[in-house]
Amino acid sequence: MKITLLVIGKTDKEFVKKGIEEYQKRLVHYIPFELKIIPDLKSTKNLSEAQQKQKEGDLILGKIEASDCLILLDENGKEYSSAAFSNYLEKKMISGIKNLVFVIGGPYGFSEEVYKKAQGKVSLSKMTFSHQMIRMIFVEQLYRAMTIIKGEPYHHV
Ligand SMILES: C[S@@+](CC[C@H](N)C(=O)[O-])C[C@H]1O[C@@H](n2cnc3c(N)ncnc32)[C@H](O)[C@@H]1O
Repeated sequence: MKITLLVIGKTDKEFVKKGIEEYQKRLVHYIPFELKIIPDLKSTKNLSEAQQKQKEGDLILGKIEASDCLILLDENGKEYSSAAFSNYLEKKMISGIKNLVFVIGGPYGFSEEVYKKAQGKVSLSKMTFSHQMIRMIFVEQLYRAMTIIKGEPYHHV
């Protein structure tokens, strides 16, 4: 199984970029992983919040293949401990899914169409993170989950 993390707009904060690179480098030792960026619309067009959300939603759905398992990162989704999340990932890995796609919404979240198409929603806490910060936090959690699956000490030290 491959994991894709789909995000809106490039990572513009240098410290976030560095953090993602660090954990992405570690993660790919365990599982194929790709960070896919959908170009940011705001810089090119003067869109209202609703229009931006709608257009970003269309772009997100345009990147999803019929066989993909689409999971949204959403503060109203299901919360997991890191151990429970590793269990969730392991189940996906043995279920025959080829591409597990996690999506981080833009600054205004997801359109209704994206919510309708998604097969699940994962929350990383009840707090709201910026669409930039959450990338780094989530890649670390993916790495943590893989070390738990492999029985390695990272989670316990
Ligand atoms: C600034 S937030 C958008 C907040 C927006 N008000 C909403 O309704 O979703 C940008 C994106 O970061 C992700 N995000 C932020 N906080 C999160 C959390 N606690 N758990 C999971 N994802 C989160 C979501 O993908 C969200 O679409």
